[in-house]
Amino acid sequence: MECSSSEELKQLVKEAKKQTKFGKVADYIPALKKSSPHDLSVAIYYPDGICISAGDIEQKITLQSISKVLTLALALMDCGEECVFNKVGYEPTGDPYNSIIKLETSHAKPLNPMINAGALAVTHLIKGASVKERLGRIIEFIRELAGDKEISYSAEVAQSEFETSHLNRSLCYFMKQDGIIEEDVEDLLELYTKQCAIEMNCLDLARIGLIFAMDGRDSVTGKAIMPVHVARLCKTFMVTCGMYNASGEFAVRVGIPAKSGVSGGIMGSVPNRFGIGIFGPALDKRGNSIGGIRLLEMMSERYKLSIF
Ligand SMILES: NC(=O)CC[C@H](N)C(=O)O
Repeated sequence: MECSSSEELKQLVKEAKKQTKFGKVADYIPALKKSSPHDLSVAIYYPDGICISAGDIEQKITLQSISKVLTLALALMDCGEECVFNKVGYEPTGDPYNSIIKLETSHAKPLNPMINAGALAVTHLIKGASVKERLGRIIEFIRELAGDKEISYSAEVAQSEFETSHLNRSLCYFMKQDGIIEEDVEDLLELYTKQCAIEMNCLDLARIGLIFAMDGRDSVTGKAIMPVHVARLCKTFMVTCGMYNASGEFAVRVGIPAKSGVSGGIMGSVPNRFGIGIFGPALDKRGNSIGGIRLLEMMSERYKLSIF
């Protein structure tokens, strides 16, 4: 798929890049340390299949937390709303994405599917007879969303996270104690870390953003990839919890459904208009791409993107 470079986007990227010196690449997953902090790229994908971009949009990034929205959609299709919300709640937490505090203090289900505990509980629900089969189903679904049959996961990043996932292991054991997770913790962590390590470029990310923007429909082929209510539910969580504990400020300053990941990716969905894929690995204190957020602020102002 061709994505033509846009002068206007290039200017915005140049301006937003000034922020990258105030950010830091994630290092708690050792393999992510290799990214270059000053990279910043963006692709915008329109319903008629036209795509515009700025920066190196061919570069591959791992989805990390962006995968949480996609497994939520698949789990909703696999087992329905009642089954999913039996395991996770609907509410923002105000805590960092990897926080354990509310699991310990309330012994209840995780507050929402966009924090690590909630995403682990959702991944637990993905159907399949083995980790391999469940991962295969997640990857197939993501390939369909992105319209890219080549999508796979980075074994290096997955292994690097699996070996150092002490906190995520703790979240799982708390949830196993409380009956939220019933499978073997190592199996669940293997599936989750591989899901987080699924790789794609900004263009794929923008296309997936577009599918959500169009209520689950592939606007080029006309095919419904997920039911409207599933797309709507995912977009709502993107607005309320998609940028971790910075979601409120992001809603005020940008005002679109979006989901970020610690690799520096951001997927945005502007309802009925376009999908956005951003890659900028330098992160702010809450774990969001610092250049990416600045870029989205400028884009929102210039193109009147806020849904509010
Ligand atoms: N915020 C993120 O992108 C976190 C994802 C990462 N794989 C983790 O579980 O820690």
